[in-house]
Amino acid sequence: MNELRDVARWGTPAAAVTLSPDVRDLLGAALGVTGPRPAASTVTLPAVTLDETVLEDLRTACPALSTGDDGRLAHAAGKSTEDLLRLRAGQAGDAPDAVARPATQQQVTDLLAVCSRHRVAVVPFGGGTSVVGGLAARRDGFTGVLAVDLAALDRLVHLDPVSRIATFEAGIRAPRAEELLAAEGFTLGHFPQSFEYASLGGFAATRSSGQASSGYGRFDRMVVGLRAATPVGPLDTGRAPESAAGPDLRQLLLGSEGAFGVITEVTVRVRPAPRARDYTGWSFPSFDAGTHAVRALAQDGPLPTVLRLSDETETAINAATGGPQSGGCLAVVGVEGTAEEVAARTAALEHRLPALGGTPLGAAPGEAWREGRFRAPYLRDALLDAGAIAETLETATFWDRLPATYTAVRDALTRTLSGAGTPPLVMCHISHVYDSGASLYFTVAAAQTDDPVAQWRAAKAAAGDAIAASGATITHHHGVGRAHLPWYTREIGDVGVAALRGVKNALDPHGILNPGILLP
Ligand SMILES: Cc1cc2nc3c(=O)[nH]c(=O)nc-3n(C[C@H](O)[C@H](O)[C@H](O)COP(=O)(O)OP(=O)(O)OC[C@H]3O[C@@H](n4cnc5c(N)ncnc54)[C@H](O)[C@@H]3O)c2cc1C
Repeated sequence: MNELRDVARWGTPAAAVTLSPDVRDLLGAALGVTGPRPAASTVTLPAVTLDETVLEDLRTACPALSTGDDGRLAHAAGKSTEDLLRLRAGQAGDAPDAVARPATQQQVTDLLAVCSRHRVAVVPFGGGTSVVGGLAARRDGFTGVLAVDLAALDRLVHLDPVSRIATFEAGIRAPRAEELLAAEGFTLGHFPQSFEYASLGGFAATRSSGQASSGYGRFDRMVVGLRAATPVGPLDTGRAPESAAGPDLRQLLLGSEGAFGVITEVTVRVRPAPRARDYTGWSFPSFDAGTHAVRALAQDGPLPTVLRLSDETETAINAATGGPQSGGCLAVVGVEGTAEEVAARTAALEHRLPALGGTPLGAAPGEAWREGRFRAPYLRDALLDAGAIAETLETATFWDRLPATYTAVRDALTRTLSGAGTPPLVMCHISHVYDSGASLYFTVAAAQTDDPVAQWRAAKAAAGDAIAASGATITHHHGVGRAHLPWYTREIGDVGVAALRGVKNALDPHGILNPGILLP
């Protein structure tokens, strides 16, 4: 029996937030939330299925091996709302049988050899922040499941200030990587909302995109080289920034979600740490008008480092819970760099944005967003505690389809959750923009039914269908995991699945790596 307190939430209990009276009132008035639902306080883990011979072989490969309940529970799930709800209900059926914490890349290789020999499924575990069921490997056909937690592979291997590239071991958490780079005057500039816990290997394995993607790019564009351990040997990719030497094999590992190999090293390009910043808020009369403006910046510039546009509902909820009072739609525009760069780009934005329909709101909304930018997952815990469902989903599409996708997903979520007797609040923002399109990031809140997991699954499936029908991608940055698999396989088609299957068979002939994730 295990304490659930720590695993079924984000961060440590000490960092938990309490809901303000404004938010509590809103939950009751807008969503009909009536109060907390009972949560289990303990969970019983499934029995370990690996026998002593296998465990002994695993221990020889990697002495830091544990079958203890606490370790297994801590690796039983990621951090999607569904994961948290199931853990809160005392369900940890996906817990691995054992957890290995390799201290060297050789130990990872040795573990894969043992697992291939004994048919043990392997789940590479970075920061454990997956929101798509990426850590819940299929068990059937395997003697058991081993989580390979890469946290001890956390060194900065090499920093090349001339080329501005840095090689890290893949298990390093993002804050530690930034700390090591800051000491040398550099930054990676990758700040997803999961920044506090996620690892660089996880970012690469899921093609993550951070909040400052307009300025620094998405993570897969930062990667210049990757090293992975596969069951058939090491795969080293990236010996120059760009190359015409055949297809780019880095792309086989980026987004591979642990199904093709365990990424053990990541080489990324780094930038000089910004010395100045300017974050401001802007108001647009409508989401349409704001979308037109952010498209204009993405296509013709000037592009800030951070660019986010909330729709009317997100803006209103933000205002109702203490955010800036701006009718219409709030945009956050952040610029970072040297003092001269910031001054020049800010001046250019101040010139362009009013011409695009924007009204300046000053620094307060921009700074408030910056200070609170990692707070949402703590708030989600408090909402779950209070009896609400709160979850996010995302997609991306071309500019011309964006309005239709936006409407279709909102409608699907609203229809499904209202049909379950729990009319939701559906909010959306644009926070990753490109020349040709952008992502849409939806946040959904509703009262929990008696079966909140089934309730959310139905809503998420309806949203997935709407995304697919509108021609958008099932995920812009969360990845595929188990949760998006049916839509992903339809998105890439039979030939795409066969191509990935061919890669899988070549790199992982026994199929031990993350079975059921990325590929059916
Ligand atoms: C509150 C919250 C906010 C989030 N915000 C963002 C966001 O802003 N942007 C964004 O992109 N994502 C976001 N995510 C999703 C998640 O944080 C990212 O997918 C992240 O990249 C996962 O990193 P991780 O180290 O936690 O990986 P894990 O969750 O440990 O693993 C994710 C997947 O990658 C595999 N994997 C992990 N490490 C390796 C490795 N070294 N080699 C091979 N496979 C590996 C795992 O097996 C799993 O399938 C958010 C998640 C949460 C919970």
